[in-house]
Amino acid sequence: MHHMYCTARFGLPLLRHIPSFLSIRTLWLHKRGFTGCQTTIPGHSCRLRRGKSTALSQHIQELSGPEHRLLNKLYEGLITGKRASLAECITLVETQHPRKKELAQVLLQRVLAYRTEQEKRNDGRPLAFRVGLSGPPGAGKSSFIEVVGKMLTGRGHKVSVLAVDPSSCTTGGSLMGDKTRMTELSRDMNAFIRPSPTSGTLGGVTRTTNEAVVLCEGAGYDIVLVETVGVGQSEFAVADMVDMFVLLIPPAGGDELQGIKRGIIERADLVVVTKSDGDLVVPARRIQTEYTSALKLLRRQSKSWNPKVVRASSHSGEGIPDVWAKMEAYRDAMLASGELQGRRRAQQKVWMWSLIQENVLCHFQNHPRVREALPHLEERVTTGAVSPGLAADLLLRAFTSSPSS
Ligand SMILES: Nc1nc2c(ncn2[C@@H]2O[C@H](COP(=O)(O)OP(=O)(O)OP(=O)(O)O)[C@@H](O)[C@H]2O)c(=O)[nH]1
Repeated sequence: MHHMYCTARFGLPLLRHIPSFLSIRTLWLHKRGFTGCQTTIPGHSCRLRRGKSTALSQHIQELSGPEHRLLNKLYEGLITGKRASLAECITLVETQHPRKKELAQVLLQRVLAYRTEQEKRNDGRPLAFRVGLSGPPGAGKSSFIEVVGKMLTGRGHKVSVLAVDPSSCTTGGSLMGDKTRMTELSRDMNAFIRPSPTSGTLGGVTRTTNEAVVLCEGAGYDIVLVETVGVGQSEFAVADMVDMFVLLIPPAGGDELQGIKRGIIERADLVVVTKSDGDLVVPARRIQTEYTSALKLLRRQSKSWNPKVVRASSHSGEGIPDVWAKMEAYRDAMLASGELQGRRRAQQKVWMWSLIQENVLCHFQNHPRVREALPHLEERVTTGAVSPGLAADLLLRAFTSSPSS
């Protein structure tokens, strides 16, 4: 309903404000031999086909020879599993440079097409298992990922680790990026570790992480771990981009657990109580019992899986194989019921809409007429002279009115 309202309300002006997306889409279709104006944006296709094709075709920019060669080189390197190519591809999707952003989208479309083809050969089953891992600072995330990652590469898997660091958006990466993490895993040829992008909004960082997941899968990594720290909204963003969400909890006293949000516990498919060794076994058991009863009270997220609470120690290795066994059991149950595939489909849509929202809001705030009217209207709203609803309507009208009217 909300979406219908937005599309109806913004109509074609919305499309006018996202030319880069359309240009890439059109460019891509063009490159693949589709020359007519074909767009898949719901609700707009008919109108575009009839009236807007000329305007859209103006956005088509051919790839230059060097650009073409660069993309071919990156693509070939990526799908043949070269780590350096994967790193370069991720750098391309992280770029802020407008033209490179366009190239990144062309590359991504190609990787997506490749992956879809491979999935078809795999009876429609996803090629990789995406796992999100979150926990408060110091919960033992990197130690855990190092141990689990090594175990998995030892069993013949290819593991990639991506990070979403919420602090990178404000302080330049102080929460996760400063120390050397996962030293052994980073030397493993079957592992690929990528730190969080170091700047941008959380929306921007999540977007590039989502795209990096696609690239890792294209490069043949069958397990993709996305790590984040339990601060701010990044946990929810990560939960929205993975097949399974795992919460890591340290066996600490009640006070230290206050930072863990109830909302995120509800999203957990598995809770791992970390550092369950030596003197910490007793508090770890207590926390396990507490979380087990807490989870029972929460609404079930899935028909085929009940969230579980396990204990593990990265230092002694105890419980680690069991954690992975639980993850596999989850994946198998969710695949068998089709819920995993359904979740991925829903995530694609959520992702698209959050990008649209972020983009539209940005264009709205930067629109000359909105900028002109905003200070005055904001002031009048705060003094009570104009209702917020009227102010919003006036600003939206300024945004959607054509420049000449
Ligand atoms: N006893 C014990 N200590 C652990 C274990 N795992 C991690 N630690 C310790 O807990 C501290 C934090 O571990 P990290 O793995 O760096 O935790 P993290 O969650 O990645 O930390 P941040 O990246 O700072 O959020 C370190 O001092 C580790 O040595 C474990 O299994 N047992």
